[in-house]
Amino acid sequence: MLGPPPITRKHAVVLIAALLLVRGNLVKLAENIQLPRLRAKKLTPQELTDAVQQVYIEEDGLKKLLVPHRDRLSKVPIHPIPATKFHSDAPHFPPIQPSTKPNIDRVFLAQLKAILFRIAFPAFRSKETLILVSHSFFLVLRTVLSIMLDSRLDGVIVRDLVRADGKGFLKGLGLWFLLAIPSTYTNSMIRHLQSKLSLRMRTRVTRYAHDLYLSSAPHLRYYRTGLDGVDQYITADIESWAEALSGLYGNILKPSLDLILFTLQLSRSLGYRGSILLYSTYYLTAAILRAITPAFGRLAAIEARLEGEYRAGMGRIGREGEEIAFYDGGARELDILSRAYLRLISHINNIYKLRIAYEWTEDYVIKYLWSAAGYGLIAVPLLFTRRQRPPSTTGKQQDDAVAGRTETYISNRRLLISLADAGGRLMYAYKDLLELAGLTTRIYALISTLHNLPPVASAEADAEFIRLSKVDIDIPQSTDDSSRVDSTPLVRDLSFMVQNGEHLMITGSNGVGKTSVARILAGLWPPQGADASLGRPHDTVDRPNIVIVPQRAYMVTGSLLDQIIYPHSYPDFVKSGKTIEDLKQILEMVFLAYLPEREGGWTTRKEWRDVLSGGEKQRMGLARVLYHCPKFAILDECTSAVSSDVEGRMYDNLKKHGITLITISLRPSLAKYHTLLLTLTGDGTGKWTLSKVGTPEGRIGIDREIAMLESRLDEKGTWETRLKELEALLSIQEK
Ligand SMILES: Nc1ncnc2c1ncn2[C@@H]1O[C@H](COP(=O)(O)OP(=O)(O)OP(=O)(O)O)[C@@H](O)[C@H]1O
Repeated sequence: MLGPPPITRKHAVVLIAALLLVRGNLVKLAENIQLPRLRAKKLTPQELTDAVQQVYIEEDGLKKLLVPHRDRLSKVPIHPIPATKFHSDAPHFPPIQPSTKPNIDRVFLAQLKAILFRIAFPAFRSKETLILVSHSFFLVLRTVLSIMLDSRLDGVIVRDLVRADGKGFLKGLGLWFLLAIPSTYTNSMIRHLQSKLSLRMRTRVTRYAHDLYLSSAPHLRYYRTGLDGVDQYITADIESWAEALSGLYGNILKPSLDLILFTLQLSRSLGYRGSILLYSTYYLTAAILRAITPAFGRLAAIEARLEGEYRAGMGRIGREGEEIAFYDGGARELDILSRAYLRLISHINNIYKLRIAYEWTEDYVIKYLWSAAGYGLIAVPLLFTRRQRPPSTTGKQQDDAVAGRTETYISNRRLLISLADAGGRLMYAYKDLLELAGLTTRIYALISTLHNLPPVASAEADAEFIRLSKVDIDIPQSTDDSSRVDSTPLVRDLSFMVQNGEHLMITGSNGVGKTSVARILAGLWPPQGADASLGRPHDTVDRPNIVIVPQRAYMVTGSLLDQIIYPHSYPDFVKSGKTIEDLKQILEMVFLAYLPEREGGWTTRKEWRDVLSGGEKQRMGLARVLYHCPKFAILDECTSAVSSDVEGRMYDNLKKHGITLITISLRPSLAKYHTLLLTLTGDGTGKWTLSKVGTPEGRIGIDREIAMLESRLDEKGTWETRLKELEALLSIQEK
């Protein structure tokens, strides 16, 4: 009776191959069906420009970034990491010991565990896990296929050839081609999933680092980390780490699997003696290679640091190009940059040199030691079976025995080659693991430094005024800064109060600590002193309490409109209810009304730092104050490049808007716009005086300016004499 044909292994293989092939097409088909529905509609150029300006929208209670791509727009939802997550993660990132050297040890495992399970794989049920599982599946499949294809089938084909079995040979060849299809597909899937895993881990860690680094007050980690070259850590090191880790998973899992499966296969035909020899070879090789492996982890960490130094040097030149050009400092900068680059490449060269010796030994051991052992091992079954051959055998039986031995030889030889290859890759993986240890230490150092920065003690938002009481102002010391000695604070026991409508001017010579007062008020530096206390008014819905305009004008990436509303974004601007008309009025008040026309509109995007003049940038700073209209504005030398008549009118405008001013300046002529004058003595004792402008004490500053002007007038006679001398000189030369 004819039943359904039994499902053989061959059928199963054909089925797998067919499924794998069709799978790719199914995915494409699904994409094609879904895409027209999911795809965003095409936008006009104007709509795209608006989207760039808009940056993000708030939809379904989520912030969605608008990302233009070609002529369409995709909305990427942003899920900010909640503060509670950072709070619960912090204990997993204790500070790194300065003496820690990257190596494969407990410290490395603890660091890797913290980064992996707190950040890169935060949940068991995540997309990353799915990718990892698929990746592992393909890695196992690859090994299984290579056992079938490379060793078994290879042996069978050669056996049939030796036997002159044409039918068997052709069958074997057909199966070979068939198996090659899933085998090659598996290879490309392994590479694809590895890159995908790397990208996802990079994104997770990068987002985490971004959110932590750019934390707002009271943490302000971006301002306070003190870590050199944070850009290198976040941009390059995280990427290298993710690539190294995802590559390593395949590089360890696959050869390990190969090694186990091939060894099992081989030991089946080798017997116990062969197996012992095989394992002894492994042990010996591992011992030799461990002994000669250089400290690749430490070398990788140093390389990343030097890379960062070179990158920082390059960035500085880009940022401060104009200043360098004024000094014609190209040659000097070239020296600095070349030095950084040379240090980097000489380090990389050293690594290459170390690698020669290492790879030489590795190759020798894996290729030749293993091959020699391999010949010995193959000889075991051959010689053993030969010796056991029964004395009387027919010609046909002899042929079969030769064919059988050839098959065993080919299979074992193949297995040994694959074993050597797997062993070689495992050894490479060991080197990669050391490099990963170096990169892990860097990423861990970044995250743990950010986590371990205590928040700055914030001022009590308790009052309608700004209040400082018994505050010592001193440069904050980092815990590991052993070079600094205890010194007198810049300002000692500072106490003052500025009520709404009073205006304070802070003066004193350079470096005396004027800006540091603003730093304390902004929460950048902690107030020091046993009884120190600080109070500031609270923000209200329509008005922030304090806006500070720093000494160096800062221009944000974006449009002209973005410059005025900074740190607001466009959606904040829309929400505030203000209009372009309001912005025009603000620009008029700071005498910049001509800017939108000159620069080609409100949405023009330029490198504003270079486009605007020094004075224009300072006026833009004041435009920001008028836009936000805070209760208090701290102006740090931010009108030094503005002519004094314009400066006066801008001060009047600020006051008209009900903004209480705290001005930091060296120019006594500004005192007339204020009611209080705080003078920091600057004699090294930390003393200060507070007086009302117009009172005898308050006049001291003005008197000082008058005295300075009078002394210049006294020199008038000397200048006139010199002028006459020069004119006389000229007339002699003309004759
Ligand atoms: N981050 C810092 N690390 C170390 N020292 C600092 C830091 N910031 C400021 N200082 C030092 O603190 C002192 C006071 O600086 P501050 O900027 O307050 O001076 P200033 O009175 O505003 O000076 P200027 O009139 O020149 O602007 C200076 O000696 C400066 O070198």
